[in-house]
Amino acid sequence: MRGGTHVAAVTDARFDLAAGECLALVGESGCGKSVLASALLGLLPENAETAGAALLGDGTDLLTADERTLARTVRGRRVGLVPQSPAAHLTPVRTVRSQLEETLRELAGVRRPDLRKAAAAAAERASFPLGHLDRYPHELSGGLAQRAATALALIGDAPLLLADEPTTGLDRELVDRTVDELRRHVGDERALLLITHDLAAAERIADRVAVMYASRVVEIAAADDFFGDPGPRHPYARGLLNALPEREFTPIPGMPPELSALPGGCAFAARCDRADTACGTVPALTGGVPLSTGAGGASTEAVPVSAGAGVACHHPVTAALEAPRA
Ligand SMILES: Nc1ncnc2c1ncn2[C@@H]1O[C@H](COP(=O)(O)OP(=O)(O)OP(=O)(O)O)[C@@H](O)[C@H]1O
Ligand code: NI
Repeated sequence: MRGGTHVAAVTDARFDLAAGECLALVGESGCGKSVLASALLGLLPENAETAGAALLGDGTDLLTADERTLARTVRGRRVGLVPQSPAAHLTPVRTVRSQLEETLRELAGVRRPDLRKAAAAAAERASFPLGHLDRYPHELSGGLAQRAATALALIGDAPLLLADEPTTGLDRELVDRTVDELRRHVGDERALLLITHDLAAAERIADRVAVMYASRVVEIAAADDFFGDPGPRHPYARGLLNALPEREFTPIPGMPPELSALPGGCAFAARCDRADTACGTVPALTGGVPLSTGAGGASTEAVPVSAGAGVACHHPVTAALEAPRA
């Protein structure tokens, strides 16, 4: 797209997300996570091309809905966005209270006499301290700005909450608190898609993990399997985990490819010690178990998809072959 080049930023992403579930989408910088999130919000730039479908529970396709539908019925109401940089997302010249009230008017139809009370309730839902409601965004700490942004995201009671790197720049303790709070809002009626490069945050709150590499989802797994035993099956996902200081602290050799110049075949092959000639073709995501169709979530394909778990690799790691990690 940029400068006339064509970038395939997201390819073959297939997943379901059911109400009550938290799916963490992880992967290195530039692998396409935010482009996927923008697609789900209908916020891709105008020259972007999409194929496939991203279906909400009622059949609304986020990829083909027109801007009017997206603005009136989707953003905020069906998909709530917890932004990457709350400070930048909040309006700098207005207090938190006034921003909450405006959103309550717009999304929840709250009338003027009830606004003050409703704004306080909205703030409390995201643990935003009422004593700070009359502050401007620049007067808030990073953590409080995040809570203000979360309070705004929750107002529409959207069945899908989408959080793109909600913990960037926060210290560990604040990361934990922030994701715990997000998790608190997942329930019978709501699902959470947490986009992050922070594996510890994913481990903390996710039910399932989807790993993206060079524009493709290369593995989807139950979080317990992924972070525990048997561990990830894709060599890249395994490498990501093993690079963590609290694990082996061994980085994956080499660099991810530029998305504008992807190699043919498996994009990870050049960095992979399991690669052979079979890896000259792109491996499909296989090994999935059928998932029931989610009520409030989003799926990125129109066809029935079995992507509850799976791996896109010609030589996935199998628990029987490898010694389990300590
Ligand atoms: N509007 C655009 N025009 C051209 N290329 C783009 C555009 N938006 C994103 N890209 C490219 O798409 C790729 C994926 O970007 P994306 O922002 O989705 O990565 P990400 O996984 O969210 O990374 P990060 O962890 O840094 O947020 C990048 O190579 C980026 O340069
Ligand atoms: Ni991003």
